[in-house]
Amino acid sequence: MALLEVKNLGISFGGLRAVDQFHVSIEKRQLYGLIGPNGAGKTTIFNLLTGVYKPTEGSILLDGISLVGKGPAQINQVGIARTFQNIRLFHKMTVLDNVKVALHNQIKYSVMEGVLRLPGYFKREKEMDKKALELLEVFNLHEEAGIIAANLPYGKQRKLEIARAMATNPKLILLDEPAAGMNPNETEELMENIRFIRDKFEMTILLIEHDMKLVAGICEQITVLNFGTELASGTPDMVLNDPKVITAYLGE
Ligand SMILES: Nc1ncnc2c1ncn2[C@@H]1O[C@H](COP(=O)(O)OP(=O)(O)OP(=O)(O)O)[C@@H](O)[C@H]1O
Repeated sequence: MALLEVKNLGISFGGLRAVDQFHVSIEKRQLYGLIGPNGAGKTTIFNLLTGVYKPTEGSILLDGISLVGKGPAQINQVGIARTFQNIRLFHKMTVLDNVKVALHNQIKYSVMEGVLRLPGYFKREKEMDKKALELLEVFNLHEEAGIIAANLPYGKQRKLEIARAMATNPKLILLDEPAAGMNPNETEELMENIRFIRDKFEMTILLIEHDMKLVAGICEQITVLNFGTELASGTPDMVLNDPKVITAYLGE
């Protein structure tokens, strides 16, 4: 069984059919790309998968669990984490604390332990520091752990957002244009990071991306969306050479 199984997904906003009869099946450890022209419905699909929007119809199963009707926090608990097109960090907090906030959802201690600062509290805080630093190291951000997030260069803020999403211990991670605004070197490094988290954490990744080099370079499967429906689906080679896809992108 696929990790994510989406069938016949649809949503309308007033008269606009933003997503229609969308299907996708993503296997565990797969790196999957969702591409398409502006306004094709890509972010709307992320919003449907994460419970921001409720679909008008269709089903979403993660590891056999139905997500339709669940809210974003519940869906995060079931195992989906995401990043956003516009970076959403806690800008005034340190890099380390941004990751620790997400880890807090995983590690529990009682109110009394926290308020009274009992030994269990310090032990778990230390464990969290260690885990957060390990995650930051994956993205080569560990040396900036004490810096205020807003002071990081843009490319690093994007990476921090991924590290924070990873800290919620998801089964599936959704990346919305992770390379947006990055220079070619940063994009290259990001590709390595994405491959690394897939391999090291056996992560399943669905990403929206406009950078074709990144998509073709790391995705094993791609779905192209146009006007809310699937235009093509398959390996990068198949899809990017498909005349329908070329026409949709070049508008011929
Ligand atoms: N909350 C909403 N209310 C009304 N219309 C919406 C809403 N969210 C999205 N849409 C519309 O749905 C369509 C798909 O938008 P979406 O943001 O999903 O596209 P996209 O493929 O992510 O585009 P981009 O590449 O520009 O980010 C657009 O026409 C958009 O205006």
